[in-house]
Amino acid sequence: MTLALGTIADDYTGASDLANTLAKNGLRTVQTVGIPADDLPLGEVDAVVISLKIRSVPAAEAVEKARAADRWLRARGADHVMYKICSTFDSTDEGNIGPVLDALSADAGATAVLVTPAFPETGRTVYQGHLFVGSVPLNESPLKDHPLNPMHDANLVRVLGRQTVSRVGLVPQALVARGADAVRARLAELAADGIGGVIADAVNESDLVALGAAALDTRVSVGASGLGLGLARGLVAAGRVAHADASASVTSGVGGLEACLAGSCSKATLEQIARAESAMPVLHLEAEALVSGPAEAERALEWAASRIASGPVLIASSASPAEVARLQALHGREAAGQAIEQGLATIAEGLVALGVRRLVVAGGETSGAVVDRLGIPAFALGPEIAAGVPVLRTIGGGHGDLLMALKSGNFGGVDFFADALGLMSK
Ligand SMILES: Nc1ncnc2c1ncn2[C@@H]1O[C@H](COP(=O)(O)OP(=O)(O)O)[C@@H](O)[C@H]1O
Ligand SMILES: O=C(O)[C@@H](O)C(=O)COP(=O)(O)O
Repeated sequence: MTLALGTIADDYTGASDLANTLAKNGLRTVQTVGIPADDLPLGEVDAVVISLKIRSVPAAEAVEKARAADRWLRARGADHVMYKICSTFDSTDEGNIGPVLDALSADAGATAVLVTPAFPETGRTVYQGHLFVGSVPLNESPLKDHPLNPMHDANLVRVLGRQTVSRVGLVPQALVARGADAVRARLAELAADGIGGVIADAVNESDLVALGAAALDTRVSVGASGLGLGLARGLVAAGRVAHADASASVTSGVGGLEACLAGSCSKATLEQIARAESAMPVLHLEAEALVSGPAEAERALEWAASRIASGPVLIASSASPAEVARLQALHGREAAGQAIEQGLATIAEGLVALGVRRLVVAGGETSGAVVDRLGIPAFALGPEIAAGVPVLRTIGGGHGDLLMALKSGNFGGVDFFADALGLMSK
């Protein structure tokens, strides 16, 4: 395997979002969970997305895991490695975007690393270094209430500056609009000035195409799916890969029962759960009980066992910002989050034991816990359910083939759960 592009994602939903974008834009793509074993059959691919679960772990751990993934990708021919972060720049002042950027650029001998979380298809745009979510700045968006990394500053030059040892620059949209050569020239100037990370504005697809083409001349970039689009288009345009069409056969022949799990507390997920109430039985978990011991997960599995043969069910821990804050005050932010993730992972394991083969999971950290517990090593890409969310089919693992969707909290239309199951044909 010789890779045209290597990518490392800081969570598993983000990885499937990026893999979806790369596949949609012509790259044969596979998503692995961590660094794959040598004997895992990944097939001939142009791009590998290595999913890590490092968005909310201590910076030193994130750096170590990202560097190991980077070494694996470069040993397989990847000249350029993109670090996939959230399109809402989810991170804290301690990291992990800055520390990983510093480490990957040091390893690659890179300077002036291009950074953009823009993903206009989902309403994420960057202008004058400020990130907008739809029509509002990041700090006025629902991300101000995120359970793990509430975002209170939309100025990404400032946010990244607090996380990195290097100085941070900006490539404004007026310059990006002049095209890839203008961006290349600006990056060279910033590199000569000793700038380490460069926030790049992008408000539309042509900006991303220019940024992607310019980034391909460098060794490292940092961004969300929008940058992935630019990189994929750049590789195809340069003739470095042949444009491939995504396989239509990924979803066929899996069969089995269907279920949905939600640990995301985002506004979009809360609306999707409310809508699902009219389409399938929904169990709202007692979050405090889930944190306190195994009984709540057992109750959920008994509830599911008595209903699931008749059709899909949805089990959710998701709660409003006020309820989340109450639980966190009792147990601490990280402890509460991790305990709930593990409770949901236990439920996922039980659902698969009941015969579930089509499983939709809402929430990035939640998806990471579920995928890890199920021991899934990699995914092939299926059709897109909503912007940033594909159907995935497991490669390897001990459960036979499963179809899954890993939904980033903020993504998907209001009918997301029904839409996802609708695309997971028997
Ligand atoms: N009722 C709840 N109270 C507190 N935290 C919760 C609750 N339900 C879920 N969580 C936690 O909130 C976090 C949601 O993060 P994540 O799964 O990444 O969703 P998103 O994709 O929306 O960011 C997880 O750590 C999850 O365990
Ligand atoms: O880039 C994005 O917005 C997503 O791919 C993503 O990473 C979202 O994070 P979660 O909502 O935590 O899954």
